[in-house]
Amino acid sequence: MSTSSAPRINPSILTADFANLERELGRIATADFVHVDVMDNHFVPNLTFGKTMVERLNEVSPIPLDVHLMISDADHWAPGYAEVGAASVTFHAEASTDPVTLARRLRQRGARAGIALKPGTDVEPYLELLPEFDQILIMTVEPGFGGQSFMTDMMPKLRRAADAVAASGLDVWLQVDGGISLDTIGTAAEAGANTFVAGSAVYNAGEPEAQIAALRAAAASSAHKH
Ligand SMILES: O=C(CO)[C@@H](O)[C@H](O)COP(=O)(O)O
Ligand SMILES: [Fe+2]
Repeated sequence: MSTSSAPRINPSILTADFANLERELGRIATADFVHVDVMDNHFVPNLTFGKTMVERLNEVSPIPLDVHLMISDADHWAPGYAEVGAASVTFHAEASTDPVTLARRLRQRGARAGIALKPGTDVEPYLELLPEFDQILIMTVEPGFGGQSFMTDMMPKLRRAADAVAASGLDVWLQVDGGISLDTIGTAAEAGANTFVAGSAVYNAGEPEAQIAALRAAAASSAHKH
């Protein structure tokens, strides 16, 4: 398998110790990106970090930031996260009135542009927009909280997106987020995901870096079956 197609593991700091985030980032230094869940208590019923926090996390993180915005009015707020240095900014389709213009504004600011879909949102309307995006995030839980159960019924949607990406020849990453563990990562990899967010599976493990390596190996062995 080539390096470019190696599965990416992005631990979510939602399950980390919020009082010791710099230390918690140091525990996942072998991961590909750190996944930062921004929640506004409006788009989802939970509140986490804002832009100032993301800027500071970026300064101390050994790996790049993969920001997942679970906020309303993404058109207004998302570009600011690219401006403070997030390597990747993913906004929710349900929170944007003009996803293409927003994705272009993110890219202009030097970030990878991602679009996220809640479990109830159809992927079909977004497949013709693939050239505008660097990543599609198929949520495998309802956004808002860590530690929920993986929704296997999202796999047909993931497969549909994977087929469209393959047909396009574009290098659009397919990310899954929610309930990813050693028990579920193979199912998602087989359905075509190549970028995996794991919060509780990594941070509740005794040795996060060993868990990252095990998740990466499990995804790689199942990806061959796709
Ligand atoms: O975006 C979210 C939740 O809305 C996630 O990024 C969670 O943080 C994933 O946590 P686990 O399901 O892996 O515990
Ligand atoms: Fe997330």
